[in-house]
Amino acid sequence: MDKLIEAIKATQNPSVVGLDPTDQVVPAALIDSFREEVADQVDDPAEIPAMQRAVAYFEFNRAIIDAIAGIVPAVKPQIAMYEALGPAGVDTYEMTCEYAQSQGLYVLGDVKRGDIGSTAAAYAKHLGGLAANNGEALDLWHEDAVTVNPYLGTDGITPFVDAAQAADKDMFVLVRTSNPSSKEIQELELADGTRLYERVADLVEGWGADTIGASGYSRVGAVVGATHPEQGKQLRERMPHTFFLVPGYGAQGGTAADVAGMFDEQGSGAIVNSSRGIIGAWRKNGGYSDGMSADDMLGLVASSARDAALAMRDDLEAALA
Ligand SMILES: O=c1ccn([C@@H]2O[C@H](COP(=O)(O)O)[C@@H](O)[C@H]2O)c(=O)[nH]1
Repeated sequence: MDKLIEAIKATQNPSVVGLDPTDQVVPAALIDSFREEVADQVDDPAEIPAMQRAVAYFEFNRAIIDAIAGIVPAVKPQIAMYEALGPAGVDTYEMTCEYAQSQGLYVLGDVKRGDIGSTAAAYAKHLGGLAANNGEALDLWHEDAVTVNPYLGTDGITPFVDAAQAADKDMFVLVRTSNPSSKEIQELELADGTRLYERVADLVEGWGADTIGASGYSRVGAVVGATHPEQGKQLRERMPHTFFLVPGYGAQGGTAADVAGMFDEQGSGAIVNSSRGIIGAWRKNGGYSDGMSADDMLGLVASSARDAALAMRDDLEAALA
């Protein structure tokens, strides 16, 4: 996690902007503005809706990345939003990751993978890349970290840890997720009174034990939702070498006060995500007006995202003071 922690120090901002483009947050008129351009390129007109979104989502992301680079350390593209568009969307995901890295941002790919060992080894190529003809690893996805589902246990995790170690990258394992139904499974009580998420937390500390860096944190981080402030605080003590990715701030109701206990005594140890709250902030600024050009719409999206990212930074800073 040392690279991420350095990036947080450089920006003085422990927050990550989620790049989750959907029809709810990307202006409809921006998507429409690419219709003619893509119509000339597709063989089958049925492909136009996916293609025009793939193009619009990339331009949307690029405008946001340009606006927030230098004030936030990281972005978290959510692959589901891109896969929803098929292969063109997956291209947009990869192009977004590559562009964000080129602008100096740490890229946390929210891919939530998990499977038996042999399949996990293939998923772990997200981090480790593919052996190229010259013997070097080809970085296909341009991610600095990915999210991983621990449900399959150690053999589903080890390939990611090995790939992260070899490629100097990181991973974040789901421990206590932010969604309302998460307690159905994660709070189940085990025979010794431990909750299931606490058992997963102990496993995560163990999985990272051989990868602790100069910062004192391992390459194996944990996802802990902002919507569980008390449990998050207890997990901070239980997992002294595990860096937290904290989603659920903003749109899901989590506040800066809720996440404060998930940081360590030095104000490190966690990074807080907001997706819709930042990339959809333009909707709160009056939206766009009829006849606005695509460039003006992107300008509105970008300046609103930047203002929202700065407000989030200040909100966290005040809560951590
Ligand atoms: O426990 C979890 C794990 C992942 N997420 C992801 O984070 C973002 C949150 O988006 P908001 O718009 O800020 O609510 C999204 O990509 C989720 O899939 C999470 O929310 N909770």
